[in-house]
Amino acid sequence: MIHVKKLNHHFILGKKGQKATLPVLKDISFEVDKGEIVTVVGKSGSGKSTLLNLISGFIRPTDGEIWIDNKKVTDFTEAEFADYRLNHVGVIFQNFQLIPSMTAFQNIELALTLKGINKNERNQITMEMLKKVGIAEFQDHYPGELSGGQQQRVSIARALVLKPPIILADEPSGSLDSETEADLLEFIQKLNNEMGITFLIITHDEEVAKIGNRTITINDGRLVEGGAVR
Ligand SMILES: Nc1ncnc2c1ncn2[C@@H]1O[C@H](COP(=O)(O)OP(=O)(O)OP(=O)(O)O)[C@@H](O)[C@H]1O
Repeated sequence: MIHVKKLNHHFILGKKGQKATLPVLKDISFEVDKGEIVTVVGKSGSGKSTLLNLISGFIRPTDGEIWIDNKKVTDFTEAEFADYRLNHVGVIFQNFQLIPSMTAFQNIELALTLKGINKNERNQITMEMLKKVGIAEFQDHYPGELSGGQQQRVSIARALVLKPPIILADEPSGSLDSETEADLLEFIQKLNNEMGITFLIITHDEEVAKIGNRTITINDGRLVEGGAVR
């Protein structure tokens, strides 16, 4: 389902005339099968978020290929990326990336609107998601009026609202208390069991890592463990 082949990425730092290259990912190859929950661990700065940003198409790799369902994501046009992000992957960001001028309800509803779903159905699905992540009472709050944990729940609901076949998540439980985290993990397992949704989850948290079928370890930009498919 996800196939990463010999992925390399470096960032260019500094201004013109005094540029430096920062190699971040080095020769990363791995596969994730349909229906797997794979967790990605590694020290801070090892390149985990960069890997997720590459798979979700927010940045393009310096070198290497990413394939999803036999489609070469690394060759996508911007229009193909837009379709890919709406219909194929849901992304949960470390820093939430909510739209500040939209309420919690509107942030979650947006993907449904883009998909052309009618108002009644949008209301029903959005309310269901708000309840599922336990923030229905905050539906009219703007992101700036929500705590970190509440914003995280909005971002989780937004990623899940179209029930995409793949969810990419960067520290999805980072701002949650242990009770909400347990609910989230149960919900992820339910989506995985009942709908076969595939998850690639970056985490520092042992409880989250436990729900994975497999853990990939990245150390200083290199995949050091867990790359092989079971
Ligand atoms: N847009 C960017 N421009 C330049 N350097 C970047 C950029 N994004 C990330 N980096 C650098 O790439 C390296 C890897 O960062 P990344 O965020 O992928 O690590 P991480 O493993 O996700 O860390 P953490 O666990 O702290 O979130 C770091 O040295 C970081 O400073």
